[in-house]
Parts: sequence; C-alpha cells; structure tokens
Amino acid sequence: MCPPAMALTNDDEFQKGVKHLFENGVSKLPNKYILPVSDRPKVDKEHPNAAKSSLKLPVIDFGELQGPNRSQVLNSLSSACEEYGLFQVVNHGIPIEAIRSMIDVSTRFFGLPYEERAKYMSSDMTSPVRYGTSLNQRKDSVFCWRDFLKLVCHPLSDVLPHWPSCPMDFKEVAATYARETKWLFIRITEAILESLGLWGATTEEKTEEDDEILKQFHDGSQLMVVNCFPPCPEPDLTLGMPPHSDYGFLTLLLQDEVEGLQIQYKGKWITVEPMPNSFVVNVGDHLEIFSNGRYKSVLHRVFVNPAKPRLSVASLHSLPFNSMVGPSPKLIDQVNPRRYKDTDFATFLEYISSCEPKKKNFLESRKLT
Ligand SMILES: O=C(O)CCC(=O)C(=O)O
Ligand SMILES: [Fe+2]
Repeated sequence: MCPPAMALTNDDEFQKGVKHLFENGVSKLPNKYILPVSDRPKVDKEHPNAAKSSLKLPVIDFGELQGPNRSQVLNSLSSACEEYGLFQVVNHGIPIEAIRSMIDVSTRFFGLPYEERAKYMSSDMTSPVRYGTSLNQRKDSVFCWRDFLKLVCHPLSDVLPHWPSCPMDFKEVAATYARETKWLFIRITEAILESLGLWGATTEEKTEEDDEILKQFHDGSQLMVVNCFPPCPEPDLTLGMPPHSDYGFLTLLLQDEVEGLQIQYKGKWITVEPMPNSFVVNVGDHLEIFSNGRYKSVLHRVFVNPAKPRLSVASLHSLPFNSMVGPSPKLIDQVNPRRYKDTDFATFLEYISSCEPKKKNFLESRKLT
C-alpha cells in the first residue's frame, strides 16, 4: 500500500530530513530543495552517461607501495594530488568484511524509525554524535537532498559511549571501521609526506622531525560522516551535496555501488565511478595549505537519482583539533613563497556556522594575495 501523501506546508517537516520525506511518499520536489537554474546538475536526458566521459581518474595500487615499484607509485600519487586532488585506492589492506559491515549497519541505522534517528539530532557542532539533514539545516536557504550521521572518532574510548546503541552492533562495527580507516589514513599520509619530500620511508632516511609530523597525525582529529541519499522525485532540480571541498587533510570516502559523486576537472563535472571495495581519497583544504598549494583540494558534489537509495561514508582526517595548519616550512622558499595564512578548526567552524559553505570559499579566505 502507498504511504499517505504528506501535507508539506510547514518548514518543520523539512527539518526531519529527506529520508522522512521519502518514507512519506513525497512525489514532487518541495520548493525548499529547488536550486536556482544555474546551480542545477544539468542532467543530459538524451545522454545520461555523458558525464562519464572517457577520462580515467587515477587509481593507486597500495599493494605496490612495498615492492620495487614504490617510486613509480609515489610519482602517480603526486600527479593525482596535483592534477585532480583525488585518487582511488585499491589493495589498501582494509578487510572487505569491515567495509561491507559498515555499509550494512549504516543502511540499518537509516532504516530505523525517524524517532529513533532523531534522538541524535543536535545543534551543537562539537557534539560527539550528530544526526541531521542538508548541510546546515538552520542556515541553508535551499536544502540539499541528504541526511547524515556525524560521529567524532577521536579519542575513540571517550566518544564511543555517545554513539548510537541501535542497531545493537552499530558501535562495534563503526568503531572497527574507524580504527581501520585511521590506519589507512596514516599509511596514505606517510606516502603523501614522502611524495612531497617531507618524510623518509626507511629508518636511515628518517629524522626526528619526520616522526614528529606523523605523531601529530596519529593524535589527529577524525570525523566520520555517514551520508544517506534516498531516491529523489525530481533529481535534476536539486543536489545531494552542493559543490564543496573538504576542510581536513584527507577524506577517505566509501561509496556504495550507486553513482553520485562528481568532481570538477578542467571546468567539467566528472562522475567518480564506484569501484567495489576501493576508497576514494580526497585532498582536503588542510593538505592544500600544508603543501603550500602544490596539492589541490578537490571541488566535488553529489547528484541524486529517482530510483536507487545511495549511501556513502566519509572519514575526514586532520591534525589535532587545536593545531594550527600552515604551509610546511620545507615547502617555502624564494621560488615558492608562502601562499596561505595559518588556520585552525575553530576558524573553520566559525566560518561554516556564519555562512553557507560554497565551493572553496573557506580556502580562498586563507590565501595570501
Ligand atoms: O557521497 C559522496 O560521494 C560524497 C560525500 C561528501 O562529499 C562529504 O561527505 O563531504
Ligand atoms: Fe565532501
């Protein structure tokens, strides 16, 4: 039986999120979600796969990093971060079971009744767990077609008691997944630091300074965002997430098998085809700043579709919450003068709570002219 059509007259209904709208049988996109024409995704109805293009986005085989091809892998990594600000990583060492279980438990979480999910709604940006919709549901003038669950992951033992206890296995599965992605983040960061000439792989090459940088990342912040994009009645009028860059150092993104993620490359939107059991790694604003502009944070967005629900899990990693992020002194010289001001999370949080984050505006505000 079809669910009853809902009276969509009240803005409060939208605060309950898009999963709630979908479950109540919304058949027309409410005005609250309709983007101005210039911001719409421009789906080419006759050639829906046009955005796929023949462009091959970089795929890095992490299994090769330990073998004789290490320097080629580091070169590919460096080119990917310079040119696209993104790569996909395969043979990464995270057990497939941990990945499948995370997708499965997240799907079951979003399948819970609204009242159960709503227990975690909070307007406190620093809360260890936060359920919500759109980007900033108290500020966004146009909502995006996305619900989310945000979990602070560090220090894990402190935050774990606050995480959802329903489904019953949620904490255990999500904690395992958080530990695994932290481990992979550290491996990728070692490779990135080495590719920037800032870290020695072998003990003979390593300096105390090298160990110090890595120690900071070990103690760094980690935020996990589970994104839920239900089928949308009029997907060409809205977006799951508007164009943005991630503010941290690196994001390890797990997408299920449904397309949705696009990156901007040479002025065009390119779909990042889901690859089973791989991770999409995004260069975030902090890495762009830290590398003094050599690596570029990637502008990306999410489109939605009328038929299939989509789920993604983004793990955002960075330096400790109170650390200042600035260009590495080793990457500043006369040819490459400092390009960015130092910045911290507090400045970023202030920024996003005071305005709608658009494109790479935050990063632009940190640039030295
Ligand atoms: O769902 C996706 O593919 C991307 C999600 C994303 O960009 C984010 O959570 O910051
Ligand atoms: Fe993102």
